[in-house]
Amino acid sequence: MSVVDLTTSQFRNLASEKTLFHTNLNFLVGDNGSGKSSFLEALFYIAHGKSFRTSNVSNLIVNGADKFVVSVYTSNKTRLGIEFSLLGNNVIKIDGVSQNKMSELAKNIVVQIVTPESFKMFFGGPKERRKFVDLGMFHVEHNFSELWKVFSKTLKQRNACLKRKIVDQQLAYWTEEFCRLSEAIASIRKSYVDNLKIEVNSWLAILLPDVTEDITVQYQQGWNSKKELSEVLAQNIEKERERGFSLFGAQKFDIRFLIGGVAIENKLSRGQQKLFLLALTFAQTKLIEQVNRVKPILLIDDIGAELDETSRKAMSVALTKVDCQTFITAIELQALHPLIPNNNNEFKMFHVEHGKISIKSE
Ligand SMILES: Nc1ncnc2c1ncn2[C@@H]1O[C@H](COP(=O)(O)OP(=O)(O)OP(=O)(O)O)[C@@H](O)[C@H]1O
Repeated sequence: MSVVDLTTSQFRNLASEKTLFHTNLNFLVGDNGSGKSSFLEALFYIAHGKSFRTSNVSNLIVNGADKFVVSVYTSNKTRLGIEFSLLGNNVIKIDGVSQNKMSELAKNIVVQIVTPESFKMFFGGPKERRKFVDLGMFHVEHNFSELWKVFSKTLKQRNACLKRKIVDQQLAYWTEEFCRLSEAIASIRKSYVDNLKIEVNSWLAILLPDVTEDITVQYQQGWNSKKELSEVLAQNIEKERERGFSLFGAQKFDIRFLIGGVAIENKLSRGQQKLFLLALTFAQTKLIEQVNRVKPILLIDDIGAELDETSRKAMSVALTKVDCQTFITAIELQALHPLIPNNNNEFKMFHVEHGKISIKSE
């Protein structure tokens, strides 16, 4: 699946014009502040209903206006659109028909992004890693989103009981449900991470061929894996009542990346970490593609940051193999060498200036 065209209105600094994209490879080159990331932001927004940079979506509305619109036409001959207004709601449309849920749009378009800030995945708390895995889970394990919805409600109920600080039948009921759902989620997450682990190694062979030490993805399910969750909760009930929320369970999962047994962030250079992140993203793209009728679209912001020419060469091999629509931004053309194919039909090169996107002529 690819995006044939994108139209935005009152979205950050972007001009309200229709842009026609290449089905495979699109490069966007422009100075700082020209609007490259805003284009990626618009594509990300239509697939996720949120920004990859700000939790306050109102910031995406052009200064002085009260709403924005983003619309794409896909190679599956479907028009997808979102209008967001200052009133705080999304009006979601598929082929002009209003939809109640963002998840309806997400069935038609899958977008993954790598930015210079994606390093948070290694350095930061578990939030980014959880988001990454659950994006894959949503698209690969089709019963996951329903399970997750029921689990989230159960977690809320259990937390409300813990906040009341009373050990009663209600808490016992929600704890039993919570354990059952946590175990079910942990088990499908584990099998997803196992598959990710296998897939990522084939991408690492292309992107980090010189790293010979064993690289593993370690799955932490959210409680001691040698024990039943019910046992862990029984042992920690006083602590949980004191804190007023659930301290263990499927909501607390994490994944860690180790190289030769050492955390990746302590061993690999920043450039190598970026390549590792790309390997993970390509691996997830392939897993999503295997089960989903919608092929993921890849957004890669500021490719030049930290990647030397050899790394970019490895990346260009990986891009050919991943074979999905890709948008890559750079401040200078030079940073895209040697990613640009020799054949002009295999890509589109855009110049971005003051929010306007045009085909780069030279
Ligand atoms: N709500 C808004 N209304 C109008 N302009 C905005 C809004 N939000 C941000 N901008 C401006 O849009 C411009 C484009 O920002 P964007 O992040 O897309 O640039 P960029 O080309 O990716 O730059 P860089 O290479 O520095 O990352 C910036 O000058 C920014 O100040």
